[in-house]
Amino acid sequence: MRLIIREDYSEVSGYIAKYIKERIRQFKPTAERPFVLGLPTGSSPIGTYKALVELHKAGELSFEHVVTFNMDEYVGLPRDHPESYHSFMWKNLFMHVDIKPENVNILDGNAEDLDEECKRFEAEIARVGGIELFLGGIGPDGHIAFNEPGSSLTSRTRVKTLAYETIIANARFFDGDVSKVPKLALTVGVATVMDAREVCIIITGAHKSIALAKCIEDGVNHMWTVSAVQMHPKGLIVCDEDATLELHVKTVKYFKSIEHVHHSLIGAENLSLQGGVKQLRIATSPTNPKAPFE
Ligand SMILES: N[C@@H]1[C@@H](O)[C@H](O)[C@@H](COP(=O)(O)O)O[C@@H]1O
Repeated sequence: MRLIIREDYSEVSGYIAKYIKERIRQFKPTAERPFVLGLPTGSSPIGTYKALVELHKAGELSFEHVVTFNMDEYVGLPRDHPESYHSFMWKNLFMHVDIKPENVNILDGNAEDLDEECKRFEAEIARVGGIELFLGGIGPDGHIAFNEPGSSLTSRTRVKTLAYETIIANARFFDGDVSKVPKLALTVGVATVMDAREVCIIITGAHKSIALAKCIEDGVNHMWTVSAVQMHPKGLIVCDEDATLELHVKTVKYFKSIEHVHHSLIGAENLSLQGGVKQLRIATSPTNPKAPFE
């Protein structure tokens, strides 16, 4: 697993947007072989979506051959409700880029048969060949998508009852009124996320620092479902300084030094690190010219 630490939310957002852009560019997607991207909602990805829109407007990124799957959706909230995840995704990303509406996949929380809808979603992911990169956020209790504490780490897309903590956290989007927050959601499972060929998690803010520490320094645990990323062959967490508050200093220094050595190998020798890690100067190896962002 890699942990990338950036100063603040805005730097985290910029880093992830460039990372996604680079992945799509390297993949060279076509209509027959699209890039399949898993996406979250919440406040965590808004900055990333803004930066992706800017990259698109600058002509550096196209979504023409990108297929997306969203992580979750509330049950029973009208699709055009301002707080539905459908509305969120169109407002914050899709309407500003050249994605084809038929390439957008969002669970239907108003489907007649919710279990069938979840099965259909999993089948659709399989039909397009699986997800290349799953971007995710987490709740302060370490949940990924709506996989609340105690969710099976082998779970698949299904109907979930929301934890009271999540309902309270999400009340901010419903006039602060807990009674207006849907209590059920459709969500991809932990295994659905972990099946992606790459997983990238955004963790920002001091209120998520315990979850980050649990995810990185403790073992894989269903009470902190994001910790499943430890088992992923290509897991990446991008966090801000505030989110590192509960990590050991040694952990922070370790991951910063890894990133620095990596940048040295790819030639970015003058990269300055925050947090007082000593500058390491390692000659670029011409025999090991790793591509950026690998
Ligand atoms: N289902 C979503 C999650 O996918 C998201 O990660 C979480 C955190 O939201 P935020 O990014 O606003 O902190 O909120 C909800 O519970």
